[in-house]
Amino acid sequence: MTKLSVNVNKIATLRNARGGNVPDLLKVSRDLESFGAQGITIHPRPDERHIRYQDARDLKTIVKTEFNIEGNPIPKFIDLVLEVKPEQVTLVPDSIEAITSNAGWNTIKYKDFLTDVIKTFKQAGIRTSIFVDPDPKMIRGAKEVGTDRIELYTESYATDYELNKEKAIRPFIEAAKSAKELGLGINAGHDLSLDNIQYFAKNIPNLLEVSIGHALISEALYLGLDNVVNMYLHKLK
Ligand SMILES: CC(=O)[C@@H](O)[C@H](O)COP(=O)(O)O
Ligand SMILES: NCC(=O)COP(=O)(O)O
Repeated sequence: MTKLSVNVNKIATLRNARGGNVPDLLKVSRDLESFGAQGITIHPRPDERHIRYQDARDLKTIVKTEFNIEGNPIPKFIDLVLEVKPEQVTLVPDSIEAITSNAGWNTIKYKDFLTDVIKTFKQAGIRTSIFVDPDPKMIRGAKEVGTDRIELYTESYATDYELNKEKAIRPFIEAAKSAKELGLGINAGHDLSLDNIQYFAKNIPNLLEVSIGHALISEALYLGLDNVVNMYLHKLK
């Protein structure tokens, strides 16, 4: 079964809007796990506009499932991850001004850089994943840099799903086949939702984990966090 890791960035966004501790990120994360979430994901950005670096340290003390930290491996991110030692680190090539993640790695251009960073994390006992587009060339490049897993960047799937789901999933099926042949584990994320998750998981049989934040928290406004987590778990069965 594919694991559901809930991305709690949006809880931190809401908390930061008033400067206090409402909603309480640690309580929400604990509750998400008690509702059935199998992981907690955060993506601290350099401007700390939602998750703060201190949140990563605090979450490490309470997350009982799998803790996944995503981000661009700038020096202060690398230091944070090595200090916190989550179960998994996901490397994402975001630029500072980007509103959200908007591209996968060019694993060929950044081969030497990624190889070094991945080696550092693996030596510290942290599983590595890198965010990539569903492009076989980039996936072969991912194998070369030594990562344990890839995270397929699913924005194009989510957008195209509305128009033609068979066409939307096609590159991801090919990408998953390449990754499997190369022995890479497969995660996926970005803009996955209650509408599009089941079709994705059914067509990518070796999908190990999805990380979902924006849609899940938005859906929870209407349905409640407990219901929403369990609806995802049902669709991922
Ligand atoms: C890596 C990825 O796909 C992102 O979805 C990310 O983790 C979300 O980040 P924001 O919450 O900052 O948009
Ligand atoms: N890795 C993707 C993630 O953590 C959440 O992305 P989104 O659901 O907020 O788009």
